[in-house]
Amino acid sequence: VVGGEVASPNSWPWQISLQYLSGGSYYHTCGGTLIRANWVLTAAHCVDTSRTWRVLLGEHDLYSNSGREQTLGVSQVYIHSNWNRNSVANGYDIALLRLSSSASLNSYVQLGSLPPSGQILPHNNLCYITGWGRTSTGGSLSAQLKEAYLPLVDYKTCSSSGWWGSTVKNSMVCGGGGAESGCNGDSGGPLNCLYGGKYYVHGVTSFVSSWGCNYPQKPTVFTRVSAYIDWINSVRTHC
Ligand SMILES: C[C@H](NC(=O)[C@H](CCCC[NH3+])NC(=O)C(F)(F)F)C(=O)Nc1ccc(C(F)(F)F)cc1
Repeated sequence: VVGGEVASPNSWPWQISLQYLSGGSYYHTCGGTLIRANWVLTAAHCVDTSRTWRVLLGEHDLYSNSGREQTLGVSQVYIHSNWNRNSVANGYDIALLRLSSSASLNSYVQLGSLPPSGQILPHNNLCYITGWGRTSTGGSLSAQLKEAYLPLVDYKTCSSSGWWGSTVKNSMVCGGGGAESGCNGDSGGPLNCLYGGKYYVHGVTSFVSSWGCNYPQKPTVFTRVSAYIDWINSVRTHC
């Protein structure tokens, strides 16, 4: 997250850290959202390589132990069948992880709320991106969970020339476009949008500009969760 501030610990209790095993140690690679006690929503591009994964819940500082953390394994990865790793612009950057055991829900570990199917929020809707991603283009990951206010940019604006043009599809949602943005390592995490006095996970962090994370008029682009409610329910029910 570029800009914004360090979040109050566990104030986004559905945020998870997705980590992979390399040389005997685990490393943060992406964010995600706990949507059921044993299901995590993340981005397809985070898990389209075969690795050993684990999920950390109740996390705030990646490098210190508060005792609130829960570490769970991943028993199965479900990537949307239309995901094409060579074309993030196609969309379908969404995946579900079945956890090897269920999280125990408490004030530090809660489920994120999914929006109603098909919901489109208005331009400038209040949304926050959260994550441990780089704090500047080419910079290092944040040790503590960060949040940044990214007002929603409607499809009409986001897909206009000078902005993302046809790279952005209606199955995506845009946020920010100014000095604050997501950045590498925030992938897969939630875009938390306020609606009716409650936060909903409206987006899954997908991509930023190759020219820089907070490049002007290139808002952070998210998979629009409300476009995939049927897919989410079908995986959870039948897989
Ligand atoms: C460096 C930058 N990385 C990203 O945007 C990666 C996702 C990369 C997916 C493809 N392997 N996502 C992030 O860093 C995230 F944290 F913002 F989500 C990038 O590659 N951006 C990018 C690539 C292609 C296209 C386009 F669709 F236009 F081809 C747009 C942006």
